[in-house]
Amino acid sequence: MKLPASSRTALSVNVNKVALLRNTRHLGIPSVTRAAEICLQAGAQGITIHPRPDERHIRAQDVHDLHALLKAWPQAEFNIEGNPTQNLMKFIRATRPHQATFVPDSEDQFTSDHGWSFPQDTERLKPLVAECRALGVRVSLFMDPIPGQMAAARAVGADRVELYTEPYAAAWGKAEQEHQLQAYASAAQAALDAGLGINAGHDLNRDNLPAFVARVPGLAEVSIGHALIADALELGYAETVRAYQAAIDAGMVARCS
Ligand SMILES: CC(=O)[C@@H](O)[C@H](O)COP(=O)(O)O
Ligand SMILES: NCC(=O)COP(=O)(O)O
Repeated sequence: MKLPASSRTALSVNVNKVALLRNTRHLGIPSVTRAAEICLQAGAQGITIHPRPDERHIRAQDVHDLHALLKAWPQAEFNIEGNPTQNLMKFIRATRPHQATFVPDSEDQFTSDHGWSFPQDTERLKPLVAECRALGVRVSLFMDPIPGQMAAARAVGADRVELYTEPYAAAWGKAEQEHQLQAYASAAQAALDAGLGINAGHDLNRDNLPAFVARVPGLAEVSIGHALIADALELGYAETVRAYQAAIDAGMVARCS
């Protein structure tokens, strides 16, 4: 059963790992913009990137090339992730994406593995959130699924939170899965009650996606990269995007049943 786009959790494809492979030679392939274009043509609702300060994968030029590409896709969203106290804000000011996702990563972090903490992070985030919103850029804060943190996330001015989903992904298929789903559902409800929208991401894949979409209320967007690009090495970008959209739809149907 295919659901109307308006009611469906949006899929934003993170193309970090296409850039990672590209960077291993000086040949410009695989193309990051071509990957994004095929994913959009296949029905993805957005593109996400995380231009880390060391440019291990997404480079500054990729940010501008994807910004240019997305001008031809007015229905699609551009989501740029990063630490606003490091290099993120220059990209936000230059491209004014639909969404900025603030992630509290250190410069040498292996990958993202935790969210913001309040009240410790309140004062330094407030002006940065305000600047993004003044530029017309929605702000999403990368957060652990802690209900008690959601009101404070709203208080710094965020529009949404992105729930860090690695703990759920690690528990999927195990006895701990149900406990994790309950934790994420509670955190999402607390965020909704605080007036926040709900995004989610990290280690989501087409196997663990349906149960998460079915159980987490108000899920507006999932941003998925590592597993999706790994699947695309086998299936191709277009078939993979369709498979992930089908996984989202399966979760939405389960939620409604
Ligand atoms: C914020 C998050 O969970 C991921 O989007 C993150 O950007 C992954 O970064 P790497 O692709 O560098 O592991
Ligand atoms: N915000 C999560 C994201 O963009 C991709 O995370 P992952 O699927 O690469 O773990």
